[in-house]
Amino acid sequence: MDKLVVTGGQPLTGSLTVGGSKNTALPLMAASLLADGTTTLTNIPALRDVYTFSNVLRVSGASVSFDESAHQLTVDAGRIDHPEAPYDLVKKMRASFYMLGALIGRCGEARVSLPGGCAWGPRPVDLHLEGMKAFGASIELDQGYVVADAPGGRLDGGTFRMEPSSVGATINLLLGAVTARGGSRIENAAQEPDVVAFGEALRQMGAQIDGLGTRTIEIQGVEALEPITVRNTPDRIEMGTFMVAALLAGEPGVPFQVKNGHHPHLGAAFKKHLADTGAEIAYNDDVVTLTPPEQIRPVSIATATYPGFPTDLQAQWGVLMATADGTARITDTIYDDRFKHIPELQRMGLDAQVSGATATIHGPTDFQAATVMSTDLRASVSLVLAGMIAEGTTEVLRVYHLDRGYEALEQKLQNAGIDIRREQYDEFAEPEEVAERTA
Ligand SMILES: CC(=O)N[C@H]1[C@@H](OP(=O)(O)OP(=O)(O)OC[C@H]2O[C@@H](n3ccc(=O)[nH]c3=O)[C@H](O)[C@@H]2O)O[C@H](CO)[C@@H](O)[C@@H]1O
Ligand SMILES: C=C(OP(=O)(O)O)C(=O)O
Repeated sequence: MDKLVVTGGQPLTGSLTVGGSKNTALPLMAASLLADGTTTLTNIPALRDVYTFSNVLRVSGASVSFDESAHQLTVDAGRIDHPEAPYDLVKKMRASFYMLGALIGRCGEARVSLPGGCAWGPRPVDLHLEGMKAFGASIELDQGYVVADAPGGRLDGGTFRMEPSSVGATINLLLGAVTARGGSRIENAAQEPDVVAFGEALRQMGAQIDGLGTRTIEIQGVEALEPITVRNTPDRIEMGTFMVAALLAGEPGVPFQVKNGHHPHLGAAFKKHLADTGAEIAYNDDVVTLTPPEQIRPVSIATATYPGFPTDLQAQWGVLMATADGTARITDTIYDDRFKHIPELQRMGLDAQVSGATATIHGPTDFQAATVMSTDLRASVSLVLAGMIAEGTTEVLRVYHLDRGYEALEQKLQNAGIDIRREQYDEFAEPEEVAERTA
C-alpha cells in the first residue's frame, strides 16, 4: 500500500494547476455507452476512479483506451452485449451505479450491483430506483443486484420528484430518460456544475433536454444518440482544495496562484466564505490569485447543494479553521456523519468537538506530526493539508482513497515547495516494537 510522507513547515509558493473534474468525467464516461460508436473525452484526469470505471465499461462490452499523458479517453460502445456491472467493481466506487441508467438507456435492461456502505455512513440509492420505476422500469433485487427492465427495450418516461435533491439520481435518470419513448420531468433536480456539463454533453449527442442548471429538468426521449468529442470541465473540488491550501500554507502577504480552474463552478458560498477569512482573492479568467492574511479569521459554514458550500470541501475547511484565531462551526447538511477525519486530526492536535452534523473547531492550533489514517477521499486530503503545516513528519496511510480524486498530488505539491513524498508500506507488517521485544 502507499502512504504520503509530508514534513511540515515549508511554505507553498508559486502556483498549483487544476486538472479535469472527476465528478464530471465519470458521468461523461457513462454517457458514452448511449452512442453506437466511438466517443472521445478530453481533459480526463488519470485517477483511480477513472481506471475503475473504464473496467466497468469494459465488462459491458465497450472498448476503452486511455492516453494518460494526453488526458484523452476513448470509448468504443459499438458492441454493448453484457448489461451488467459486477459487485467487485461497483464496491470500489459508488459512481459505478451510473451503469443502471446507462444500460437501461442503451439496452433497455441492466443488472447492477448495489453499492456497498460507504466510508463515512449510509448513502442510499432509493431515489435512483424510485425514479427509474416512475419512468416505467421494473426493478427487482436479486442477491445484492438491482435487476432493471424497460418493457419493450425503452423506458416510457414520466415525472419524478426527488427529495432530497441528488446528483447521482439526477444523472442516472437523465441517462435512462434521454432514449425513452416519451417525455420525462425531474423535479428538485441537482443543479451542480457536474450535472450541467454532463447534460450539455448529452444534448451535444442529440438528446433533447431543457432546464439544465435549474430545479426542473425536462427530457423528450429520442431513438438514439450520436458519439461525440467533448472536453471535460476543470475539477472544482481540486480547485477549492488548492485555494484552501494556499491560505493554509502560503506565505502571508505573498500572492499564490491556482491555475486552469473555472471559478464560477466553486459556487457563491465558498467564494464568499473564503474572502471572509481575510484573504485577498482576485479572479481572472482561469487564474485565481490568493494572498493569505497574517491571521485567518474564523468563518462558520454549512454545506448545501450548489451554489451552496460543497460538502466535498468541508473537511479541508476544517483544517483551515484550525488555524483561525477563534471558533468556527462546520455543519454538513448533506451528510450528517462526514467527520471521520476529525479524530485523526485530533491526533495531530486539533481542538474540536463533533455533535450531530456539526463540528466545532477551536483555533488556532499548532499541529504536531503524527501517523494518521485516511478514511475517505476528502478526509485524506485534509490530513495532507494538516501535515503541510505541522511540526515534524506526518505519515498519511491508505492514500488509495486520495488517489481516487487527486491526480499526482505529491508531484504538484513538491513543485510548489512542499516536502512530500510517496512511499510503500505493508499494512500488516509486524510493528517494530513487537519485533524488538521478541528478538
Ligand atoms: C461521484 C460524485 O459525483 N459524487 C458526488 C455526489 O455523490 P452522490 O451523487 O452520491 O450524492 P447525492 O447528491 O446523491 O447525495 C445527496 C443527498 O441525497 C441523499 N440521497 C441520495 C440518493 C438517494 O437515492 N437517496 C438519498 O437519500 C444522500 O444520502 C445525501 O444526503 O454528490 C455528493 C453531494 O454533492 C458529493 O459529495 C459526491 O462527491
Ligand atoms: C465523495 C466523493 O466521491 P464519491 O461520491 O464517488 O464517493 C468525492 O468526490 O468527494
